[in-house]
Amino acid sequence: MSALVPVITVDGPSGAGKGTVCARIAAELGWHLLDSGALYRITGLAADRRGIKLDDESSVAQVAAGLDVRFQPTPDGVLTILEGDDVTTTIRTEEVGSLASQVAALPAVREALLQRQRDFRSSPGVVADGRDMGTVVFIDAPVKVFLTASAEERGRRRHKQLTEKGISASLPALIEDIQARDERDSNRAVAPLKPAQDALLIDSTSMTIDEVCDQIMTLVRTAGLI
Ligand SMILES: Nc1ncnc2c1ncn2[C@@H]1O[C@H](COP(=O)(O)OP(=O)(O)OP(=O)(O)O)[C@@H](O)[C@H]1O
Ligand SMILES: Nc1ccn([C@@H]2O[C@H](COP(=O)(O)O)[C@@H](O)[C@H]2O)c(=O)n1
Repeated sequence: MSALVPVITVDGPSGAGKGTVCARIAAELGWHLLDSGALYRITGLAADRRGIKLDDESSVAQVAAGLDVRFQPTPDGVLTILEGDDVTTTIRTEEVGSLASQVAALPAVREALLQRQRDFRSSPGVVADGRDMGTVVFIDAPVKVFLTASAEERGRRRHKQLTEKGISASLPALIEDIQARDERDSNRAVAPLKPAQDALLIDSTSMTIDEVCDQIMTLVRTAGLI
């Protein structure tokens, strides 16, 4: 039955704008939102807090399978509660992003998180943000997008985002970090970052957020989902 529920998948590298665009489209459609990266971030953080080595695949997979996490909606946004602790801000740091990308390369961890992600597919629809939404998790999604941008532009966006939060960061270091994450995400053996064959490629380097959302909404209308 859940296979009949429509899904819009948006995959792509870090900083391409997936999270921003998916949140806007989900709000506009009144659909559910799956931030799959958050699950990998939470797994990396939980394993690290327990002192588990990130190359200990079966132990990290056990953490992923048993995650005690809640997403608590509030008027100011959704809080992420891990084992009773509010980790909303912590999981967004570059450090946790790096932990996430390490645990995401472990096949048993991906397997442990697969059903949890598919469970987000419920009526009236879901907008799914990640790296393998269109290639693995929701292979039958009627609308698939691969959103990208140059590493330099993504670095600049991340730099602006951090500066606005009062966090100082070096732009060259951020770009280097993004390139390292791209490399790891694209070259891992399981569910590497790549466009699904039936995905529309959008390069947002010179596009505004509104332009990207408009293009995806046109696709959604053309597919007859609304
Ligand atoms: N087209 C755009 N033009 C300018 N800034 C953008 C654009 N798209 C996104 N941004 C900004 O870039 C930053 C990163 O965007 P976002 O977090 O949505 O990327 P992401 O692809 O979800 O990254 P990650 O996978 O690391 O979570 C945000 O500050 C966002 O406002
Ligand atoms: N479907 C996904 C989503 C994320 N990852 C990995 O998690 C890291 C963090 O993701 P963000 O989108 O929150 O930045 C990312 O670098 C990937 O390594 C994944 O593998 N699959």
